[in-house]
Amino acid sequence: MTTLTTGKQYGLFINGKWEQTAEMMEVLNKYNQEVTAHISVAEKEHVDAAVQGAKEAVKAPFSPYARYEVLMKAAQLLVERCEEFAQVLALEVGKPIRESRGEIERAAQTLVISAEEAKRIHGEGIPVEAAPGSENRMAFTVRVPVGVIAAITPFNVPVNLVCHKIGPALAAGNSVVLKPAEVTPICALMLAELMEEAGLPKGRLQVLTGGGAEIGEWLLENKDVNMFTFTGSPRVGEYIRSKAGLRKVALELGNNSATIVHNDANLEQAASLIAQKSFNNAGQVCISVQRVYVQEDIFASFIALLKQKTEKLVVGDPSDESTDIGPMIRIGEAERVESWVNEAVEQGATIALGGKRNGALYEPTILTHVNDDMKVCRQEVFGPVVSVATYKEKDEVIAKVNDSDYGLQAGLFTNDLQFAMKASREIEVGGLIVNDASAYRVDHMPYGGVKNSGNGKEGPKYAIEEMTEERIIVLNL
Ligand SMILES: NC(=O)C1=CN([C@@H]2O[C@H](COP(=O)(O)OP(=O)(O)OC[C@H]3O[C@@H](n4cnc5c(N)ncnc54)[C@H](O)[C@@H]3O)[C@@H](O)[C@H]2O)C=CC1
Ligand SMILES: O=C(O)[C@H](O)CS(=O)(=O)O
Repeated sequence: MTTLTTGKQYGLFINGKWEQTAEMMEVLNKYNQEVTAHISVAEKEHVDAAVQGAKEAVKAPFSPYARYEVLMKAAQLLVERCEEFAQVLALEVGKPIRESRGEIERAAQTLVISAEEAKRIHGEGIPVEAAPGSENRMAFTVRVPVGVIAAITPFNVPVNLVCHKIGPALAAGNSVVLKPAEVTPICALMLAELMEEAGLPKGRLQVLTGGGAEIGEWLLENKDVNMFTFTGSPRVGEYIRSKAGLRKVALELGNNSATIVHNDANLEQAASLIAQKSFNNAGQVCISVQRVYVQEDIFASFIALLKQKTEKLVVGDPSDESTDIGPMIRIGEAERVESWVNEAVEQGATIALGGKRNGALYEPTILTHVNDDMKVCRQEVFGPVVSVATYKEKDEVIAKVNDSDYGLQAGLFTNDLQFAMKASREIEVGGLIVNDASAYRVDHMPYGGVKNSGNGKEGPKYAIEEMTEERIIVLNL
């Protein structure tokens, strides 16, 4: 098994072989900005070879039980190598080491759930004999793999979000051509090694690294790709949908997640969970709490608690056990966040806490006196900034939450069952989390958004539905 050591050069993983290219791309340590490894840059010929190999591989028998065994073995290997993977995540993402270990543990679970689902894929009996003239017929459906799936993944959760694509795709009997984010590709390459060791048949998983736009274009041009599953920015997601034609496309895109704190809520619990879930992975989580709406009579006490809890978060070196918040993915991203906060302040917002940048590190920041049209509220911050505003009435706050181009998940703290049920019906999201913040996810639940947050659901059972076709078999007896 490869470990990330400074200077290591990684190849592409095509048809079970590692292939280094002439052109290489640097991967940075996100905390000190030093070059830590190099990855190969795929050309069109590599993309076509990977797709061709994936197409051939999908024709070879690979029974549901064999898929189950490979995925279970891969999960076991991942658990055994948790520390090794976590150290790489801390380096290539800048994710604090304790959080990195959490991601690996969740990724292993995603593989286990996918393995289990491999044994449960089923169709249903269809009573065609109920139609006049079909009395002598019987029918049932089966779910068949779509074939070759191109999986394109983002930088922020580069092990678990890759497992959310390759786990269900392989469980359903497909082949996958994976294109991980160019800034965090090492863990995906390590996963390919691990899959190989777990016994995955050659060609079932191909990994291409290099420029997203180029590889994306070549994958889109290749008609042997049957489906695209993409997690990333709305801009790229929309582009893929516009170019994919009639092929299947599943999109997990951005969000500017809202969480409501009603005046009957447990404020201590709400402040603790919001402090934690606004700043995990430096806010680079697409269900990260970005907009908090607090009922006006509890605003002062809520802000005091939120500040108190957020002040305790340690910003610094992600490999340090005590660190809660590491660097953002690029210095330029931290500069963007800084400029959005400064602009909000010019427009009347107050910095209740934080607001300072040191290179790629941006302090956890709480803004008050915001309005819904500031960038920090209207757009996706994808950084460690939370904006807190007030409301009076339930209908008013539901309208504020819904006044967004996005709709992935939202949170609601309340002990009022009527309000919880009203919000469940009226808030336009893929998931409403009651008595927790928006950023709650376990890996077997359906996960995916509405509006500009995308379409299709992840969670292995639901992703398998996306990654298979329903075929009806009719028997004329
Ligand atoms: N809904 C969800 O589950 C999640 C959504 N996201 C969203 O992802 C974004 C941040 O991630 P990034 O990696 O910066 O997103 P991104 O959209 O820049 O990149 C995502 C992937 O797309 C590739 N790519 C770039 N241009 C492409 C093109 N023209 N064709 C095909 N592929 C292309 C990149 O190389 C990368 O692998 C945020 O908007 C965030 O909300 C992130 C994580 C989870
Ligand atoms: O959307 C994301 O950024 C992740 O899916 C959230 S999680 O899976 O890491 O909880």
